[in-house]
Amino acid sequence: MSYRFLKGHGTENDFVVLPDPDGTVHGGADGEMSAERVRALCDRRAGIGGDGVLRAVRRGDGWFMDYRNADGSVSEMCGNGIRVFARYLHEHEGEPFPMRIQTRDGVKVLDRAGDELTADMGRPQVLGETSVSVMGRSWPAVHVSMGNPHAVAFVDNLAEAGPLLEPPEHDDAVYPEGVNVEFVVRRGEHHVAMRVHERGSGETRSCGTGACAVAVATALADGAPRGTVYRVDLPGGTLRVEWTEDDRVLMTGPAVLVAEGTTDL
Ligand SMILES: N[C@H](CCC[C@H](N)C(=O)O)C(=O)O
Repeated sequence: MSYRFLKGHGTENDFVVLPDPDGTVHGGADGEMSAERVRALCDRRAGIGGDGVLRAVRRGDGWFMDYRNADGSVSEMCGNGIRVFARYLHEHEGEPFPMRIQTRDGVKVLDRAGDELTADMGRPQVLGETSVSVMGRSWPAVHVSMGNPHAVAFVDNLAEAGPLLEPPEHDDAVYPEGVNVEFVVRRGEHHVAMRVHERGSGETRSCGTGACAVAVATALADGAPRGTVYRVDLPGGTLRVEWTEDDRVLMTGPAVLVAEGTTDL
């Protein structure tokens, strides 16, 4: 059976958008998308290709964002994804801004910011110190949750992280469900650059929740006052992140829809 999809990205973190308002197109017997279908859709050779899938399901008088990583695993939240999801809802479902979107990590509010979008990502949780390792080299890391788990490691040079073809080693006791690992270098005042190995997707060109975790960890390290806006450069583009005085994280960046079509995958 053919069904409609769209393709979009936020700073080159790319996603397959699946309109499924009644939850009937992609929900199996349990109403859930199969991991096998997600993997097929995200396959960059035999499928459409993507770092994840954003399934749009109506829930009550709003929309639920069912996010899956490219390996089919579920994540609580996706920062670049929710901007792309909001762009889809605005342009194809007539949803006005500001809009409220339901996610596994609660309701998020998205609004326009010029040509870009700002997502209120809610309260960060700073959960202590841990460490990560790559090819026998270890770094201290800050454990930050943005609804999903992150380990933020400050390095002198992003190349130190190596090819990032495998997940960095981490403490399974701290991250029983796996972890997104960010490597960060400073570029100037309130300006950092990062790479990320994403749980369930591998190294991606960008990670929105990762950029938020990085900005929180950097603001703490800097002793920066709340309300400071950090510029976060990623391989796929730039995001701006503010940890506000009322302890919320606002992330601003682009969201682009590049194609739509039908598939039998
Ligand atoms: N791989 C992440 C989810 C996607 C995060 C990233 N794409 C973002 O923009 O936040 C996880 O398993 O928690």
